[in-house]
Amino acid sequence: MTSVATPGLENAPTTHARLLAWVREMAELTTPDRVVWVDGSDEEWERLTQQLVDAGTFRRLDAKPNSFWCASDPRDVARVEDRTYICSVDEADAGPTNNWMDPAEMKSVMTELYRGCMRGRTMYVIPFCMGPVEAENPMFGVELTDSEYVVVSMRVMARIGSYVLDAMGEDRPFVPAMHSLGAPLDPGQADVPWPCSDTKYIVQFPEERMIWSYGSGYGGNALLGKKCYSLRIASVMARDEGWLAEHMLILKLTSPQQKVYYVAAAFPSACGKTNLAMLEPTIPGWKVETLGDDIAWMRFGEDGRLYALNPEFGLFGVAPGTGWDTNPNAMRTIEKGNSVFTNVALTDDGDIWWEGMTDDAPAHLTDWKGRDWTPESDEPSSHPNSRFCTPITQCPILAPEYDDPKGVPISAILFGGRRKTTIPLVSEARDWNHGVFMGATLSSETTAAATGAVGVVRRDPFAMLPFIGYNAGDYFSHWVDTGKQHDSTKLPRIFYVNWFRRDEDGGFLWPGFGENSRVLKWVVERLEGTAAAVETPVGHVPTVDSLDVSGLDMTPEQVEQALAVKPEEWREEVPQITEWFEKFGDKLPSTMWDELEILKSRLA
Ligand SMILES: Nc1nc2c(ncn2[C@@H]2O[C@H](COP(=O)(O)OP(=O)(O)OP(=O)(O)O)[C@@H](O)[C@H]2O)c(=O)[nH]1
Ligand SMILES: O=C([O-])CC(=O)C(=O)O
Ligand SMILES: [Mn+2]
Repeated sequence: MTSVATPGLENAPTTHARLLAWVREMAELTTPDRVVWVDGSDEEWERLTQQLVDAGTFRRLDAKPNSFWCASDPRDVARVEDRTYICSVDEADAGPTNNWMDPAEMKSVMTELYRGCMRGRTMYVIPFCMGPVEAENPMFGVELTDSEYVVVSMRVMARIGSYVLDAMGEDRPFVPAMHSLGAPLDPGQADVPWPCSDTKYIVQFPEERMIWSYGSGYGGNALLGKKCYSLRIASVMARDEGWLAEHMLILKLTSPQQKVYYVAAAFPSACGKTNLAMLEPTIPGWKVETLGDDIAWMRFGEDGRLYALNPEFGLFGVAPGTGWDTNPNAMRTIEKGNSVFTNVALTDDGDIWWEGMTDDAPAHLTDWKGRDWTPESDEPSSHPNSRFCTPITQCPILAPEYDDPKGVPISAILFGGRRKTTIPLVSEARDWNHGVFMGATLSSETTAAATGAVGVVRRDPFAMLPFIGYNAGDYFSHWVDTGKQHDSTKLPRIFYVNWFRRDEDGGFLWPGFGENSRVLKWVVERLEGTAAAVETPVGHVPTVDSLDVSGLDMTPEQVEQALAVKPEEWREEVPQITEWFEKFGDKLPSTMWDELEILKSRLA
């Protein structure tokens, strides 16, 4: 241990004893050149973004105010699920869907990785709060990081800085979230634009409510308030305290009669949450406003209804496919600037571009790997998991109640995935337990949001497969119990949607995007008791007449295909669901086996 004081370690702007002790311990372990307490100010943003420009990590955009282009190391572009661990004390608590290592063993492995890992760099202390600081029990965290990119991105994605640190007082609880790129610099050693390590660990210690991340600078691995805290750690808190932490968007829907409904929806990564959250309805009189696009924390109110809150403060959205035709509100949000664009292409006039932004590609671009690109190039200009990082307050359709600590009462929950076959455009669960079954058996094709093969169908329960911080069987029980413990007439109704079904030629059967408002309309009419449905083996599906397809360029046969429940396709699902459920042994709530029996008998 060095006797020379690390600059910034003394005279910290807080008297929070546990925080001070932890920062000191981690600084002594990782030996940064200095410690900087992040205040969240504009001056700090200016300084850090300029530093990133000078380091060659950022390019300042000419065409958008206060915005930056950034390219990562091509080996560090997505969440690394195979390097993500739930280190519960008991292995059984991590369950069959998570990687596990004994917490003491993991700590000793990572302590050796962390030893000296910030040499030549700055350790930033980022006080943050997930959800409003004004909440009754504000959900504090503190991230330590040696990445300026992380500091800048956290300022967009979460509430951070001095006012959060002040609100933490001298003893409020917080989640310690430790992050390092794992790329120390020796004296005189030149830095690279995107430092990271080949060794990566994304680790949650659920009992301690603590996060340790190493080796990656990519959003979902490094912005620890997001998936690590707000889903993996928060799901454990939610289990213990009787609430729900979910991978869900939150939207406000106003009908032509000016009735307001709040809807939450869980789709796996890169399966349409941001798009639905910002939807521009194509049917007259309907209005959508945004509350959240990725994460919902849901607690029961005194009136017995389930209230949802978005703990985040920014959007970390999939860039490709986001365009004026598909998601104009996202385009309007980023036009205002104050954004970081990672792994997209750069235009010759200092703007950004990606596949799907406009119908025609520019004649020349610099691609995400820094190479010349033309429409004739073999590879796409942007990585399929390239992202925009933008303040949610810039969203032109942000609902005014987005930061109400109380949240908004949810009327309907949608589950959905990306399936070429089998899953109809929309179906409604018969009751809560059937809805839990839909969530527990949710399946989707894998996407570029995680490393590994793309397009492989896998079970992604509640769109939470990579994010449940404990045994998924216990998580299903938590959902079943939630239904049992609350007034069933006040619970949200549950629906299952699929925007991604294909026809024989491989084209999408349903136009999607703004046209999804037609499905939301049917959902509301179900809540109101006015829309007709046919009962199928998998739930209530719209009659061809009850779904508003007026003005849509679809034949009645195409609508029928989109809504079809084909018993032969579902019979193929049954053994897959059986195999999936068997993984959980006696942790699987028996109601799930009951639901599977109901499905089987209805298919027979
Ligand atoms: N065909 C079709 N594609 C869609 C639809 N909605 C979204 N997409 C595409 O799916 C991709 C991912 O959409 P997002 O809305 O960013 O997905 P997300 O669930 O927010 O993703 P994460 O941020 O990874 O959690 C984009 O390329 C979209 O253009 C739809 O209704 N139909
Ligand atoms: O976490 C991330 O990196 C981005 C995201 O929203 C997801 O993958 O679901
Ligand atoms: Mn997500």
